[in-house]
Amino acid sequence: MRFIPVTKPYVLLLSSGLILIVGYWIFWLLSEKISRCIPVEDDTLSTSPEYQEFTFRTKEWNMVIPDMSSYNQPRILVGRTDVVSVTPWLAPIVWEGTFDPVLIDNIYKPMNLTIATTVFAVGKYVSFLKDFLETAEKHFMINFRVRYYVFTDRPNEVPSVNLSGGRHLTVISIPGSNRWQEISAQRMKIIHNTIETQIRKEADYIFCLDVDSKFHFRWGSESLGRLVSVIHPGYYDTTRNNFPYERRPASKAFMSMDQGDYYYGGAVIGGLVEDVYKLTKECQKRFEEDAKNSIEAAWQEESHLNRYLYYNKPSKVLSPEYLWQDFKARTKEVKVIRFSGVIKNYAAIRPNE
Ligand SMILES: CC(=O)N[C@H]1[C@@H](OP(=O)(O)OP(=O)(O)OC[C@H]2O[C@@H](n3ccc(=O)[nH]c3=O)[C@H](O)[C@@H]2O)O[C@H](CO)[C@H](O)[C@@H]1O
Ligand SMILES: [Mn+2]
Repeated sequence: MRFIPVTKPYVLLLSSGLILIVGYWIFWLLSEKISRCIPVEDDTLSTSPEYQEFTFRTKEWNMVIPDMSSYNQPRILVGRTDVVSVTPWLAPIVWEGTFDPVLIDNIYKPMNLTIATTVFAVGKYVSFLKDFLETAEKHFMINFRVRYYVFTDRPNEVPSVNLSGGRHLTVISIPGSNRWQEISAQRMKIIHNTIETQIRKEADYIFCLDVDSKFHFRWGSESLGRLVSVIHPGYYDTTRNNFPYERRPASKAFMSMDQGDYYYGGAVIGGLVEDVYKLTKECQKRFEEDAKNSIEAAWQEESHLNRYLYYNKPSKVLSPEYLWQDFKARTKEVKVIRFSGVIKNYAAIRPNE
């Protein structure tokens, strides 16, 4: 019985040591299980476009601190009240007076971005290139790196336009066609292929624009966003049942009378290169499915674009300031016209009309 007082502390020490080891082992097992769950959530998050844009921005922001020295105080109760400047899914609708151009440039400038701009000039449409490029040099993404991609069947007729520093132009030969509908529609496929082979490596954002147009006023970094579309100037005051969507259920661009947010113009598609890649891929796929069934949507790729944007909401919407038409008188809500389609003689310019 004498040894009991000696062995008791020894047993106590041993058992508490054992409890500690078992406890640590259980803790280790649990934390392993928890940490194994995290990458699954991470994966889902990192593939979401919003997350990509966010990390893309913050990564760039960390590199250079933007200049915030002086700009007007943002107001809560003072601003434009004559137009709606946010969609019901909380994407900005960009109108003059809703953004500070100096501030927004100061935010985007340090990111050192390159903006790709695709433009098609097939057949006689090559004659629009000079004005398009010359006015872009005055108003489009000034002080940003811009890479124009001109697609044409007449490379020798591409005008030589003086480009400012940091701006670059590539001419890409494509075949002509004797149907304007086909020329317009095939843009989706060609843009998609060129993003894959080239643009993806050369630019951050992309705008795909109609060539029969001119810039008249600033079109800058306020237009940048993950997925950007423009409200068509002919339909911004119209109810959705009057939008010229494709209405035949047999078409893959079908929209019923009670569907639709806005009517978007096919003359402007923009966003992060990868988001426009997805858009062009999907629209092209659905356009081809229609072709197999001998259907061409009412407004070709524009109809498919409108359907796509109904199911994949744009993260930024440009007001009709960014797509006007020269034959249309300016309305009071349009304070500036930034980009406008020129008046054209359809019979003289299109191969079939
Ligand atoms: C202002 C606007 O939203 N315009 C759209 C509208 O008509 P538009 O009358 O604006 O179509 P359009 O004749 O300008 O054709 C669209 C574009 O295709 C190219 N092109 C066309 C014909 C040709 O012979 N050569 C050539 O290069 C050119 O870049 C032109 O800007 O509906 C079209 C439907 O297909 C497109 O969605 C246009 O973007
Ligand atoms: Mn056009």
